[in-house]
Amino acid sequence: MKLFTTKQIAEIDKFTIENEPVADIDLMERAAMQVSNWLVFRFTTEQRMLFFVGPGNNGGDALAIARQMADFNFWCEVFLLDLGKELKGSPAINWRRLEKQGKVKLAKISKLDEFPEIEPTDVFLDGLFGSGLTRPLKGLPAEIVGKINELPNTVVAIDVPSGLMGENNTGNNFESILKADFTLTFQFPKISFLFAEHEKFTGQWEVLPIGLHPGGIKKTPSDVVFVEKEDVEKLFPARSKFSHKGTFGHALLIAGSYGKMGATVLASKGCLRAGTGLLTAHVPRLGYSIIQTAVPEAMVSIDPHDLMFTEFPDLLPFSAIGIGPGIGLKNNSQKALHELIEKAEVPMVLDADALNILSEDLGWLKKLPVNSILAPHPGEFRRLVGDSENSWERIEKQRKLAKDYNVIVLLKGAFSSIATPDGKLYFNSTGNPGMATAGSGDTLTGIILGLLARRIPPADAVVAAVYLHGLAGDLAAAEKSETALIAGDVIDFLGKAFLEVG
Ligand SMILES: NC(=O)C1=CN([C@@H]2O[C@H](COP(=O)(O)OP(=O)(O)OC[C@H]3O[C@@H](n4cnc5c(N)ncnc54)[C@H](O)[C@@H]3O)[C@@H](O)[C@H]2O)[C@@H](O)CC1
Ligand SMILES: Nc1ncnc2c1ncn2[C@@H]1O[C@H](COP(=O)(O)OP(=O)(O)O)[C@@H](O)[C@H]1O
Ligand SMILES: [K+]
Repeated sequence: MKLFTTKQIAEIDKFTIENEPVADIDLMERAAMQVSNWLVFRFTTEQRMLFFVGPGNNGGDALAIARQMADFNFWCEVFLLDLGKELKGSPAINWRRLEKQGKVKLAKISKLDEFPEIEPTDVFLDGLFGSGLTRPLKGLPAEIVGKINELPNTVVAIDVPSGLMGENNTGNNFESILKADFTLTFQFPKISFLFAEHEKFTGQWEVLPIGLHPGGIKKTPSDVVFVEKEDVEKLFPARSKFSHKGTFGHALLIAGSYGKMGATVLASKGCLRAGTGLLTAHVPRLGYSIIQTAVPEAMVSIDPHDLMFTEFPDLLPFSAIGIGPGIGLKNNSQKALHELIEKAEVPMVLDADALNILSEDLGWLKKLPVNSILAPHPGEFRRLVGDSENSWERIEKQRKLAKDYNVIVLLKGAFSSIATPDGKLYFNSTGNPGMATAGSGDTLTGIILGLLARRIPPADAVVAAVYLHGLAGDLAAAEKSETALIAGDVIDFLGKAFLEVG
């Protein structure tokens, strides 16, 4: 699914109104009905619905929802923020419709003292501001938001929690952003919902389709993609009946050192389960029997050193190279990594210690084969490019790193992001907090390597690998719980994940 800025979404709204065509008030009614349907199933008529309504279309949505909920026999009360301006357009029409309906108590709030008396079971609906917000809240709206945030009631935000910007929140006042338990957002997730520091504002968010015009969505350009099943299933070529293991490439994995051979085992299994034809795992001498025993499907290339990576085999047979998990930072290994980068001509995926080594001198990134992949977690990313003030700034640094060095940068976490040299940005939609567990990243490196070795184009390989890794984690968590999930489970469920994406 393409992701858009709030400004672009407003343009798609407009396109829909003109080309469907549908009247603005009817589109609002449609959006409101989606929310009402959600609310009806979530709450009971024992609970009062209190609507906090702002001056724009977000407030207009809230007014329409209040009317619809009253028709569903919910007790609704509306508190319109009195900012000294009359309602206009569709919000004004919805106000009049409420007056005419006569079921909903209507009040205006012009100062904080007029905040209503509440019961703990009351549900608050936030229709103060949505995607039209242009500056941080202050004055009465900020006070109302502050008051709502102090109260224990369940809060449902309509489209966007009031005060949160849809993309960049640098310089925003975090004290005056509404903290919702649920955010029901229209048609597209807003980009700022994908950042960890905003979870306390959005709560659990859900996308409600409101039937925006497919033509408008298609013609609006966007470099940002929220990766879902339909984006991934088209990336896998069918396995021809007459294929043989050579068809699916030969991966070289360089991983592990004394005390960290588990990284090699996990990455090897991930790689093989991703469908590579052949895998050679290059390990220090001490790792030989470990790999042969734990992963009999892999061939082993043995380093002359007992404990660490110091040399690599002839690169000719390999269609992709993965390096980093558990290799350590010893001088010999650093030297060997540099030599490998000089010689390699097939796409590489670099993770963990390989990234920590390259952080010392980013000049090496220039020498990587084109479209190689860096797969840092936020700590490794910081070592590469320094601190970031917030997720937005980090994403900008990620995109710049990808462009400047002609590499694909995968920043791991919840909603892992992938930046490509041509300026595209992908956010992954799968995965769960159970995957914050040792070795989960090693497994992913193996999966990426496996897809690269199959000669799937590198950007596609990363997008698909991250999606499948997260999906396997979700399937594993459904059976084993997030708490008990370990990296090996992700490998065990990878087959089911492949079955889901076809
Ligand atoms: N036809 C449409 O365009 C649709 C719009 N929808 C709703 O419309 C919302 C966007 O509506 P609007 O563009 O009217 O914007 P909002 O309702 O988010 O708020 C905009 C209003 O607030 C003012 N404002 C902005 N920042 C402020 C600040 N910091 N302090 C005080 N006032 C501020 C603006 O001048 C404007 O009057 C969406 O979030 C969604 O809820 C939905 O009904 C779907 C269809
Ligand atoms: N809260 C989360 N939600 C979804 N995925 C997560 C979450 N936390 C971690 N992950 C995933 O788990 C993996 C962890 O990788 P990494 O930090 O390199 O782990 P390790 O070094 O232990 O192998 C990444 O793919 C990341 O996206
Ligand atoms: K809102």
